[in-house]
Amino acid sequence: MNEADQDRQKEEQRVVQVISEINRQIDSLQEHVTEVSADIVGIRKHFWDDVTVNFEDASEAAETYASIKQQAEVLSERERVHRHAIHQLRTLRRLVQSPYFGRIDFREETESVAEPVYLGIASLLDKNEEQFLVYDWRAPISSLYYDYAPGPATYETPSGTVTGEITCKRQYVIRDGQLLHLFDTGVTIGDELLQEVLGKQADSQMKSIVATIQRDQNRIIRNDKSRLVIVSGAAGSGKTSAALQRIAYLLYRYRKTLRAEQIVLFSPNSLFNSYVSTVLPELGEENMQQTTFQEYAEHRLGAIFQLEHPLTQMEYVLTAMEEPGYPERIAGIRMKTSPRFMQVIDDYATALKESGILFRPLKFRDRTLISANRISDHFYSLDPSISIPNRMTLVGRWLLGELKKHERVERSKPWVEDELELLDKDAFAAVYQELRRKNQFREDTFNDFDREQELLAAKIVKKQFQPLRTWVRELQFIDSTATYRQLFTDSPLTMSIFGADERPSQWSEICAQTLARLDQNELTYEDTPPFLYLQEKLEGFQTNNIVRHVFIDEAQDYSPFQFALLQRLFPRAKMTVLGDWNQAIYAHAYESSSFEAVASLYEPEQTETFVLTKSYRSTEPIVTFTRQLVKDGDRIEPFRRIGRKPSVTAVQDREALAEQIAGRIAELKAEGHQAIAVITKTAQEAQEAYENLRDKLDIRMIGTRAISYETEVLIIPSYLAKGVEFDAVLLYDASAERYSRESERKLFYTACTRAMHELHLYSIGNVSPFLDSVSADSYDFLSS
Ligand SMILES: Nc1ncnc2c1ncn2[C@@H]1O[C@H](COP(=O)(O)OP(=O)(O)OP(=O)(O)O)[C@@H](O)[C@H]1O
Repeated sequence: MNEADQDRQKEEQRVVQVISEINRQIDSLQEHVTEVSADIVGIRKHFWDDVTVNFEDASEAAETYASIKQQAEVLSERERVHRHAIHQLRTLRRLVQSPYFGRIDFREETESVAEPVYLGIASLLDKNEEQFLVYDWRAPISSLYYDYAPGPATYETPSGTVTGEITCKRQYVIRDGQLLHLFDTGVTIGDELLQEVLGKQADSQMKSIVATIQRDQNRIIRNDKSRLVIVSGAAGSGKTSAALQRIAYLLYRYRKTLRAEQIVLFSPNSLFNSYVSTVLPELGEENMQQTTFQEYAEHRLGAIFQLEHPLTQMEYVLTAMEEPGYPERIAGIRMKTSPRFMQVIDDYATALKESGILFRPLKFRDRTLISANRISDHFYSLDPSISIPNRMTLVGRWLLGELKKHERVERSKPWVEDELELLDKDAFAAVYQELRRKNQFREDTFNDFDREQELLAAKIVKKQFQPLRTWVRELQFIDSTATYRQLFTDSPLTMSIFGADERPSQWSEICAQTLARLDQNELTYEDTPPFLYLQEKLEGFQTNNIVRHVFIDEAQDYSPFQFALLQRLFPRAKMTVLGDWNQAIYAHAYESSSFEAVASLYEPEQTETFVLTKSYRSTEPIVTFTRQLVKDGDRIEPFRRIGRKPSVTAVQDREALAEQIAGRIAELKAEGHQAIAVITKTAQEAQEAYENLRDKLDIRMIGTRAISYETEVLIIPSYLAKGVEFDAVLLYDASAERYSRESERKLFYTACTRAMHELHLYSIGNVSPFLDSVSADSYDFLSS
């Protein structure tokens, strides 16, 4: 047997040994779980047996309370042990399938021999709990595996830097307890393994990448110094993957203090939420909170406005070119998402310190108790050096005081008497009891009656005033809508803020459109962040101090307002912002190509920026094709994975298109591809494609309300496919008619970069001019 065979045999034996140890631990833990479960059932069943219940006097009652508390503590401790054991059991069951995926032999500077370090998704100790059979991939020593080739290497521990040498670096593929492959590797974590992983079929759920994390990604994952981590990376470069493994890393690194619910991931849409939701559980961690900006906005403003969904705005932008008012709305979107407009709102808020905030009157039974003017006068009589929100709190207190006065006056109003007459006996009896308790009865019956009436009147008025007090406490007296609205009326105040020459040329039409929507209680997607921002400036920023990490994926589509709002909402959190400017599909929004807006919210020394240039998702021919579609695309490096060249097929009409697509899909399925997406530009086109293809294929349409999808043949609008991937992508109609404006280029690019193994473009008539920049040898041109 040669050395390599001997080596493999040893490794195979080790796999068997480790698995047998895991099985032993599973059995023993299982036994423990059974015992603890029995304890818990027993305690619950006999809870009251061991408790002496006696409330005869205070000391007996205290004893009873203490004994109940003790019993409850025993129960909760057992329950905690049970939960922990179940968690461990789950981890062991995952490990038994594939106990480890990597190994490094590391010799510390001060030692003479190298120690093997095996890496897996969780740590495993030997029988005597002395030696690590497997190290968690997130342990400090494990970073060596991701960062170094064999040779000198160092890693950081909480107590300092450890220096030494890696003498061997190896990767394993162990499935169902069987060692399938092992490779010795160099710097990057084995191309072989990566080839294998990336060569697989797409799934409707994202997978963890811990076995093949690349060095650049590892830096992002393990960064724990910066307040703000910015990741700018090409399509398919592993931004989302890095974000999710980073969350798993943080949960491990700060396991004593950080819980999953203290981490929030902002994602582009619900479909994406479901796509990434399995990664952390696969790694044995609980999922972070997932949300979208829209959900947050709904939570804040949903009761006041009908909020436009971002995808509705997107569909409008892409389809309504012929509608009246379209160019003005686009100009409005551009303006309202720009840093300049944020400056306008900041200046407006400064001016509002002196004058201009609009208030709502405090009304009761259709009568104005305190007019909006009086509230305004009171507000503006307060010291202007006090911030607006603090002055609002003072106004609130003043209003509550005023309300009290009105309440007293109100008690003698005729309506109260009417209400008194309607009261039932029980109410009288209750008040009688209360007066007795308070010892307010004297011998004189006549006065007793008066007092009873007074008390009842007070109660009636108090009850009726309760909603007013809530109204005041909720700061509803501030009319944020009217104050925002005022920005779009040519009031002298807003004229002075909004330098006339700086307004877009379509200003008056933008104003008219904005006012019309606001008057219908509708808030467009472009108005939502500035409105929220202004509202917060008036009422004070709402903060969440529990969340410690905020992740924003697809951050290129966030406006400066959104970043500012999120930063203020989570003042104690670190931010990780990930995006790709080539995929800025809200292309009509203010265009930027850097994360300046978010970076400006933090000090430069608190910020670290990472750039990922290698694209892992698609085969080399696909990346070679797609990168030519965008500016600076030559910076995107393909990962060497072979595959078929993309194809472009020009057809005469819709019938021919359906024929071609159906034929291709049948072929792709026969080749074993499962996740196949026909990507359309818009939801409208998706509907049209569905009508065209449904008779020829078993196909499902994914609409804007979809929350999950299966690996099947789908029709999906480009903007919904953002962040997800498919084995094969067929671009439904890549014609010049569909894609020719510069603003559509990024959408086109985003759609094409969803493909892992196969990319096929179809066009009714002339193909999009975007292909002019792509060299003819990067794709096969077919015409039917
Ligand atoms: N180190 C890695 N090992 C294995 N697979 C990887 C690695 N990095 C990325 N991938 C794979 O590449 C694909 C793209 O990754 P991901 O979706 O995280 O990229 P992204 O940068 O967020 O892409 P996009 O911006 O296009 O949505 C996924 O299938 C992911 O599993």
